[in-house]
Amino acid sequence: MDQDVLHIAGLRRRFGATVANDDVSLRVRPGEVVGLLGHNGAGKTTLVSQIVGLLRPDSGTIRVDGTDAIADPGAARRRVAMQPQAQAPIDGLTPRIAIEIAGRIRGLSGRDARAAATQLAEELDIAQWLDQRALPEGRGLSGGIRRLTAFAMTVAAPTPLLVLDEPTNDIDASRRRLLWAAVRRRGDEGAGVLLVTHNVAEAERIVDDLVILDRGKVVASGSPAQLRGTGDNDLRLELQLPPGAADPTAEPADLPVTALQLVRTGRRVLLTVPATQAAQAVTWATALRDQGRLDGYALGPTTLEDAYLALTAHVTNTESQEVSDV
Ligand SMILES: Nc1ncnc2c1ncn2[C@@H]1O[C@H](COP(=O)(O)OP(=O)(O)OP(=O)(O)O)[C@@H](O)[C@H]1O
Repeated sequence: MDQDVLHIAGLRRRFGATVANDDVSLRVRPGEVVGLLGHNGAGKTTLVSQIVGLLRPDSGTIRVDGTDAIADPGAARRRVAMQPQAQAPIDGLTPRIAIEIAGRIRGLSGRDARAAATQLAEELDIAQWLDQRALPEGRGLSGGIRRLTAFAMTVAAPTPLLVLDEPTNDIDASRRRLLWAAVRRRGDEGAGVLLVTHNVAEAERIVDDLVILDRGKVVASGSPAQLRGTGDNDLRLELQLPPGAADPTAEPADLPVTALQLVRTGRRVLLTVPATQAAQAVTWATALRDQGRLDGYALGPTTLEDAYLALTAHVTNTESQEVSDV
């Protein structure tokens, strides 16, 4: 525990009748990137707000780099830099000035802060906007460039712990890739990183461990490989249904393959099937497609997204989603 850069144990926080964090425990070691996943309302922002002292827990402990973040939030805040989910208020500033100010606040010399702004602009490919002013109502700089600027402000000076709340929101695919690499690099350089994201598929490639929150509770944690669980023995069959089509998996007992797990999300059905049944799965899905009952299908290795959807599958949003273990 003493080596943990973040150690949370038994954390509870309620808002009236809502238990936003329910006995949450997690740890981040130096050099580790830990992803925090969960649907809207799962309790992620409540958790990170307590780490940086914006909210007080009802009970439990939070230690940041060895300091008690509840008893001494000021000392903890010096050891953690956080990128909040809300856009940083940089209207009137250029990204260069905003990054330099953030670096100076965190103790960099003027020279080091200037060097950090230049280096981060290169790393995140935002050099062409570095001296463009952000204007009110989102003018001047796009949401993606503002978000990358906020990330650069967060990492401008090194801290033992980084907390990033949805850092890839609004960012285009090619710069997202740069951002993920930049996050991983901070871990490789020794920082502990707690990364809140909805982007399961992309986060999987850079995190060491994941913690999945659901309705305030940790429902699973471990490495992506541990959470995928099934190793090389199983495959994922994804069926894409045409609009309004009947679900060909509605009667799991009648399927020509063994569905170890079945998740329906919108017009997608994700089945986990034994690798030994690959040929049957392809034959079945090809026949369904040829009958016009599927738009298409894909058979491949199981992914973390499948495990995540299965663990949190009670949630209903715009897309209906349900899961069955068959
Ligand atoms: N200040 C507050 N007052 C009342 N309820 C709150 C407050 N903040 C959060 N909640 C409730 O606590 C629960 C957890 O919210 P939280 O914002 O932590 O979730 P989240 O996982 O960060 O969601 P999102 O992905 O949408 O940001 C939700 O039910 C939310 O409505």
